Amino acid sequence: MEDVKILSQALAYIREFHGKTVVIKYGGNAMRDEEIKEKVIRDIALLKYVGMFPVVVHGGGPAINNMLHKLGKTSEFKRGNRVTDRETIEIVEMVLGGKVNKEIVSLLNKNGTRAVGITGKDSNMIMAEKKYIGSNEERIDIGYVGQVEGIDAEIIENLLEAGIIPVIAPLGTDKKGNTYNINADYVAGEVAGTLKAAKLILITDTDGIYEDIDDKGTLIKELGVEEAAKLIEEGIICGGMIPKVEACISSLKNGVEKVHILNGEREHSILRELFTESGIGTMIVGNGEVKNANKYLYQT
Ligand SMILES: Nc1ncnc2c1ncn2[C@@H]1O[C@H](COP(=O)(O)OP(=O)(O)O)[C@@H](O)[C@H]1O
Ligand SMILES: CC(=O)N[C@@H](CCC(=O)OP(=O)(O)O)C(=O)O
Repeated sequence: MEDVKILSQALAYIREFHGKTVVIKYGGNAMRDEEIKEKVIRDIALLKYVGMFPVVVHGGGPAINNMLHKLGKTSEFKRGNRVTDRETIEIVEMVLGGKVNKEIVSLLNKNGTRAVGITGKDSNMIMAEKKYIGSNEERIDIGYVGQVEGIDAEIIENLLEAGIIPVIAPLGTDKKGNTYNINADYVAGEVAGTLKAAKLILITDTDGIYEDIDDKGTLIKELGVEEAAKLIEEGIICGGMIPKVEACISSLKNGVEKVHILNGEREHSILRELFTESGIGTMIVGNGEVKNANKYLYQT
């Protein structure tokens, strides 16, 4: 009986989301285990089977680190962005646009969907400009790191119309043809905002936003954009979570309905979030829409 209850719950959500676009940012931290990767991809394929339009934007920070390590190089991060010199941008492009992108494409295709891998450079999809950290007077140069200037969504829309899942590597270009490394969270946020996606889902290796990252006791279930920005200012949200939350905020401002931060290591986290009443992870919504801001201790 329990199974039937869950199924009937799911059917109501499937109807609600039928024909809707959902952007899934698949982060490198939740890609390190092959079994987990297979499961995450299978769930994304299932979204396609039930009539949604998934768009995948992937990261691959750990895979870049591995390749840098093999080549005897290291890199540091500033405010969640990899400082990217000339040699590093070549490695980033090779790893993200090649290995990581094609692995995801193969897995999706193996699971019965048709996926096509592209980078933001293809068809000038992601136009970028050089990003600096800090204010004008004290700005820090972090090399070939870009910030999104604009997204031309035509290629994505063409692929979606053809029944194909676009798999996007977070690289951008400018009018001169330079290549920029862009944190995948920002790319996902911009793509979701441009497509006016019903949902943006960020898959990572943590259950959502914790009140205290060192203690990992209490997870924030739901919060609004202003509160989220305040948590960054207060340092409660730090490191790799900063680009995620900034991307969530900008996508909501651009018309995305809801964003979710989920742990890819939890079994069927995407399906549980989309198709069950309980939901998991942290949801960020536009101001005035917070309904259930209860914090909770994560239940396994
Ligand atoms: N308040 C917070 N709650 C949860 N995670 C946080 C928080 N502040 C910082 N983090 C860090 O953000 C990390 C996720 O970002 P990141 O490592 O860039 O992942 P990904 O590769 O999935 O993009 C978490 O593993 C955690 O260490
Ligand atoms: C500028 C910048 O930091 N770019 C990222 C791009 C990959 C990424 O975002 O990967 P995750 O989602 O796995 O963190 C990087 O070089 O690591």
